[in-house]
Amino acid sequence: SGAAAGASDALEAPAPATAGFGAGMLTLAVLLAGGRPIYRRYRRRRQALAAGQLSSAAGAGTFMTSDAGIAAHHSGENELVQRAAMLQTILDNIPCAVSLVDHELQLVACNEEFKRLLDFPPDLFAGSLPSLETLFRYNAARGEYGPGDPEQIVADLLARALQPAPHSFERRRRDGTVLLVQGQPLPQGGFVTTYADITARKRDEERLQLADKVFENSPDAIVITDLGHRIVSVNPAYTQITGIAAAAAQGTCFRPGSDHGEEGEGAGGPDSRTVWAIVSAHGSWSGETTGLRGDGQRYPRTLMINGVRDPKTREITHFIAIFSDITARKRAEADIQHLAYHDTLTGLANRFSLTARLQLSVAEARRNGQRLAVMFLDLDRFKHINDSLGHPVGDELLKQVARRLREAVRETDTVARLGGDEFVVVLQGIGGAHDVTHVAAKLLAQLSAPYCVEATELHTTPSIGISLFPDDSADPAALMRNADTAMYHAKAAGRAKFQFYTDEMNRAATARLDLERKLRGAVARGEFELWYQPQFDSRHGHLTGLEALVRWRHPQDGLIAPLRFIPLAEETGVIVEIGTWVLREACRQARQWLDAGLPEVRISVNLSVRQLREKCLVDTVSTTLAANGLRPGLLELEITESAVMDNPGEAVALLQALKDLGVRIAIDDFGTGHSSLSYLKLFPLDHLKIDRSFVSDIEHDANDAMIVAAAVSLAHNLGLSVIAEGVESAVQVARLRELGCDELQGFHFSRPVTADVVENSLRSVWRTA
Ligand SMILES: Nc1nc2c(ncn2[C@@H]2O[C@@H]3COP(=O)(O)O[C@H]4[C@@H](O)[C@H](n5cnc6c(=O)[nH]c(N)nc65)O[C@@H]4COP(=O)(O)O[C@H]3[C@H]2O)c(=O)[nH]1
Repeated sequence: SGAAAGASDALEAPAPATAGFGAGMLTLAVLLAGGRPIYRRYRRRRQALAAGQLSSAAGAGTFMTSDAGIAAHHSGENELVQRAAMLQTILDNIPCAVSLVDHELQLVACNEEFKRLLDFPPDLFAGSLPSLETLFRYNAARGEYGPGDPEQIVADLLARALQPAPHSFERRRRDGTVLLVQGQPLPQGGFVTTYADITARKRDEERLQLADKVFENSPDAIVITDLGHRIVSVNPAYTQITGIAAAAAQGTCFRPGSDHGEEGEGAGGPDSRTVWAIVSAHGSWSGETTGLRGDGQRYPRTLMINGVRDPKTREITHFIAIFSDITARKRAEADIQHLAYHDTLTGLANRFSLTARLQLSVAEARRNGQRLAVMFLDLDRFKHINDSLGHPVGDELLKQVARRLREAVRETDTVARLGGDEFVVVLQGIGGAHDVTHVAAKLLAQLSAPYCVEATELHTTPSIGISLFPDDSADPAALMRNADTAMYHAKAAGRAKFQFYTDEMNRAATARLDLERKLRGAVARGEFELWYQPQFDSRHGHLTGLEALVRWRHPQDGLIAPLRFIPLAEETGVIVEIGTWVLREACRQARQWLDAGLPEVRISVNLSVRQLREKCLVDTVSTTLAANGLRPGLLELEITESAVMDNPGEAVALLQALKDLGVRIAIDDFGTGHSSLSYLKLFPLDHLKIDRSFVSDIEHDANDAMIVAAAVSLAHNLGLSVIAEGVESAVQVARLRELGCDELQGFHFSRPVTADVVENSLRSVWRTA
């Protein structure tokens, strides 16, 4: 029939038609199908009766009530009334909301549940039943169909309702609840629709779906077992981690523990029986165990097992195990661990692990009544190799040294690198100093053999300091300190040596530390003074210059000579600060003397190696001269022979830059270093200062006299003038004069004196040229 063309619940946005009517609905459909004429007749009757006759129809949605009234007035239609009453009874007893719409889209029947569930107000049903359009409008206006133009929504819904088809769909309402709407066209036109609130079911479904998604997509393996620990279900991550397919896993027993070995015991973590026992007792277990992959490979994992309880009985029905493969994390941890305890370059123990191991070794030696030796090694000339050949070469050399050290001692001995070229070897279980001497000599020989790095043969030697437990100390830190001190002495004694620690070294080291502490900040505290020693022309005896010599006046220790603190200041770098102060003070003093009307006099200032390395040296000199308005020619900079010869290439450029300022340059302590004559020629020098060691014996030692003569001749050939220092006697004066020295300086003429004494002497005794 035409009506079979389908129906649509026009109250709802149409959806794909599906079957599925409830039992009550079927009854209704049968009833209506059989009652087509009655229905038709009834409809006609209802339309025929004027509103006035029917307006008293009472109650919401109860056209049946009013129809019952109509029926009472029209005998012969009892059957109709009865059927209608029966229909309403059926509708009201159906446990879901039902509506009936005719082919003109007029609501012709519904039950109370319909009005309640769809939340329609009673006044919509007052008088007569509303049309579908009225209900659409009402719903659209309150946003039941979602956003959009209500007019358009209503128009669309009506258009679809006019071509009804069986349908079933879910509609989420604006309050979040979900309705299942199912519609069926009626043979006589129109359609019947049921509505059910499926919010709770929907929520459960969604929760299940979510759980399913989590299960499927979890990066962690999830295993569900029954009470007998047999696997019921596994997720894809399980297969990914273990390499075991879900089908193969199902039905097998899940073993949470590390017992995959033949003996039933595995490394790291408890065995399965223990884990299950804990889960049984406490409902859960978590920790790290070793898992077994399908291919027999073991892997570390973190695992958590929980019992799953029945919500009603609270009895455990299943177990759920969640685990993840932590191989990568373990590897990273191991790497970090290795990094924390080892030197990255050489793979030897680092300072941190040396400290720990030494502590253990000392404790063990103490327990066993044994001796132990700590050897501190440092490579001679390493810095030079590193600087001149580059760090990659230096690194390779260190690696080879590390290898030789490792091979030279026992497996149980500790070999560590502290950084740079400093190594420490801890020898355990030694008999006495004799054994250590033997090892030290061996290390000395093996580390001194040539190295081959990038096809270049390199030579270096170690300086070794040794301290013994319990002889030198029982404290690990003190043993290290003592070995370091001994190493320092080995170096000072001429390198490529080993040296046992002695108490004397300790005293010297303590004094050194004390001095170092006092030295820091001494410039800022104004503890330095400049003294001056005059220099004279050897022939005419007039004053040629003054050498500025620094003195440290310590508040408690009194006047400290430079030889006591300059080497330390150089080592610690404080010399840069001191040197800058000396330069400024000398220039300031020169200015003051000039301002006091004294004659111009050249002032020599000593520069240390460390100062030569300062990038701003040339700048400092130039600004200091300018600040005091001094003629640059009045300043002479004394640089030791060894300082310039250490790195002659760089020295040439630096000296030239200084020379360009107009200052004079003197080579100090000439004869004590190894001057390269070719470089000497390149240096822009003015003065050569013959070291006082050659002067002191010049009367008796023919060699010294010859050296002085050679130096004088060399200097004169290079166009330099020569000054001899440390002149203490008239005989030396005569000899040096004979040998051609141009200037002389020494106690014979004057000791270094304060600025006040210089000022008086300049006025009275000393004559200048
Ligand atoms: N035995 C003997 N010694 C004599 C005689 N005439 C002078 N002297 C001493 O010899 C040293 C000469 O200074 P130097 O060779 O540059 O040697 C200096 C110099 O290398 C360093 N020094 C002193 N002042 C400074 C400074 O301001 N800066 C730097 N970098 N080093 C300085 O300390 C060293 C020692 O300085 P001083 O103790 O002042 O010792 C001075 C001086 O007092 C003599 O006839 N006989």
